[in-house]
Amino acid sequence: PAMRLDVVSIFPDYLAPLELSLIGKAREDGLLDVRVHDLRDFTHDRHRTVDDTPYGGGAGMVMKPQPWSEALDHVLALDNPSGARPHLVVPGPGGQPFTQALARQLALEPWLAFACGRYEGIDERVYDHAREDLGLEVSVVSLGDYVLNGGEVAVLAMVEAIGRLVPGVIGNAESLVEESHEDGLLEYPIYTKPSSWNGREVPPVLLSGNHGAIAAWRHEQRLARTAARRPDLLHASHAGPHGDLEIS
Ligand SMILES: CC(C)N1CCN(Cc2ccc(Cn3ccc4ccc(-c5n[nH]c(N)c5C#N)cc43)cc2)CC1
Repeated sequence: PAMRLDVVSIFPDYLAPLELSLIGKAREDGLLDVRVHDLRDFTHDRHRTVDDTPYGGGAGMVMKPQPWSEALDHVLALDNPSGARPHLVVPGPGGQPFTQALARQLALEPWLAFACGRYEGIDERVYDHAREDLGLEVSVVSLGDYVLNGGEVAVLAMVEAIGRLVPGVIGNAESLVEESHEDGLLEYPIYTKPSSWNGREVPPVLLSGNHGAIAAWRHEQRLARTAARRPDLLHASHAGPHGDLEIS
């Protein structure tokens, strides 16, 4: 059965890229069932109001609870005779880090719903309502320690990271194995034809056909790159037999 992904946003067109390329093909293949909903369809005033001023004062606007409540009801009712429940994922600057590990966990779920906030965020009672009245698991997740204007960009990234882990979405599953962040080291340098380009040669070991030497060279390169760019990812398990980090 396809994994179902619902996204609610005041900018549904922001999610149009999900119809393209990999995710688009997975949708055609019936592997992913992606539905985007416009939050403003769940407002009833002439101006289709989704926000208002914050109680207690402060800068900016807060997203009103009622439209979100109606949008969630709509998502839960749509094509859901069994009354199944999605895991509600809400991007937020203060969320738990979105990591490859979390992407792998979420890729195992049959149904994810994403709430894209804007302004200063969503009235807190929506989270309480979703957990306590709708019985949803709710996770607030952050892409990283930088500030975006809303959740849409985060959802595009999360849907891509999660979607590509769904069996069948990526053609050769092998390319999923040798990924950076899968075992904590960054990726090695990659090359393709021609072997000599612009006066620059491909490292000869890669043309040698000596697969042991190639694997050793690649591991060495991963350690060196990780030490240079992400020393925080290096820990004891990557040390060589002498307990040192084998970096030439
Ligand atoms: C007044 C003053 C003291 N406030 C102090 C706290 N600031 C926090 C604040 C900042 C921006 C936004 C804009 N925004 C609305 C919905 C939304 C969803 C995700 C993200 C988001 N940003 N960065 C990520 N990695 C994200 C993810 N995932 C941002 C979002 C919302 C909230 C806001 C200003």
